[in-house]
Amino acid sequence: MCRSMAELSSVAQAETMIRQNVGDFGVDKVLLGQASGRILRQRVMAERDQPPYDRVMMDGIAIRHGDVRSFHIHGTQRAGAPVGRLVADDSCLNVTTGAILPEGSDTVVPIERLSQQNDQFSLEPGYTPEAGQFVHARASDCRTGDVLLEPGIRLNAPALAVLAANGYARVEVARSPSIGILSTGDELVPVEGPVQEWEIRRSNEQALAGALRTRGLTDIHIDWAGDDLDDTIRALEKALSVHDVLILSGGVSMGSFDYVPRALERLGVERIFHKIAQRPGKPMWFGIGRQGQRIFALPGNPVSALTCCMRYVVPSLLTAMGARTPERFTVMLDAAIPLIPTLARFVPVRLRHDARGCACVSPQPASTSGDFSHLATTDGFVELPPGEGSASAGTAAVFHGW
Ligand SMILES: Nc1nc2c(c(=O)[nH]1)N[C@H]1C(S)=C(S)[C@@H](COP(=O)(O)OP(=O)(O)OC[C@H]3O[C@@H](n4cnc5c(N)ncnc54)[C@H](O)[C@@H]3O)O[C@H]1N2
Ligand code: MOO
Ligand SMILES: [Mg+2]
Repeated sequence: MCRSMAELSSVAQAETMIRQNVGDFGVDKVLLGQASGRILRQRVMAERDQPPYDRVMMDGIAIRHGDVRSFHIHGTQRAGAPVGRLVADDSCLNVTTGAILPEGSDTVVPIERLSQQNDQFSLEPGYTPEAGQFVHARASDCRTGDVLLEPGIRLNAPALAVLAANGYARVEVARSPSIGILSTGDELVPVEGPVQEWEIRRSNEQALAGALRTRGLTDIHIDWAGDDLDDTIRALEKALSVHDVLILSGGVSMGSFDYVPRALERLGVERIFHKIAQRPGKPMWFGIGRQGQRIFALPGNPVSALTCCMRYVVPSLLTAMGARTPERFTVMLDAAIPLIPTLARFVPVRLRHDARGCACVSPQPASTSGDFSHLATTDGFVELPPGEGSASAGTAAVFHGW
């Protein structure tokens, strides 16, 4: 049954219908050492003032700022030692970087600015310290209870430092959904092993799994089914029983062996939409399983599969994990791209910076949506709405990275 263009979902409609069905995969509590790259799911507050004390910033001496230029040294205030105190305005303590500023002092003089005779330190001629210099004042970075991290960020190195400094030995992060990637097609053979002239190696699943893993989605299981309805039903039934998300590739278009929609229907999966007014990726199918599983049935053509994965699957999974909506980058085209009156276009591009350092892109259109061999030399794709004529050079377009 050929559906009119009017019946196809637009890119925006497809995105909305997915978002309305995306749910939440829940929260795990993991050790700090396992949190890197995960999506934070709790607010992180300051356990104490930072710095927690007036922190000495240079190795040298601590003094009371005034007119005195020579100081009697009467001890050392080391980092990690309880606070000491100056005994007089013409006395000083040796201090190390990171130490608590001794009581009675307010200024630190670096060792490079001093000369020493026995137990006397003198300021070098012509040097006058500023009051309060080289002291990192207590609570000047943040105060106890301040919110330091908001849920939704991906835990990068600075965030891990903040967590550690504030005593978060365990962190609430988004649970990573269990994902089944399933490709269909008699022509598909494993990456390793013999390949006949009429066969091709399974590449989509590796590309799809790679796109997910680089974004912290690692609980992935790959499977395959031949062009047989019962095989497809069996493989899908098994996957539905164990995974939160299914990402299928192939078997969703017009072919008499394109069994995926029928098999999903037989398994009681609710179809949310089938076909989007876009190129590549028009035959994409999306539905929800009986237990709320999300099923993204992507077209088999490799450029289509990967483009649909980046445009719809990755953003929706990250949203379901509570990730702050990933930024959409707008870039400038450095060459015209023909538009399609009834379809949105996703065109592979290479990112570069123009003379002003602004991000711009050189279109690298794939000859067909099966031509993935050149995709590896691109950085992602731009999204262009349906339209007449071309999007000229200088047009701003949304960029999606691989
Ligand atoms: N009569 C029509 N034919 C087709 C239409 C149409 O509207 N009318 N749509 C075309 C478009 S657009 C696309 S996209 C493809 C998608 O078809 P399927 O989703 O059914 O994909 P398959 O037919 O199973 O495979 C398409 C193509 O991709 C290769 N493939 C599949 N899986 C993998 C994999 N895991 N790794 C590498 N390559 C894979 C497969 O060998 C085929 O060459 O339908 C058009 N046809
Ligand atoms: O929709 Mo297909 O992905 O253009 O070949
Ligand atoms: Mg097909």
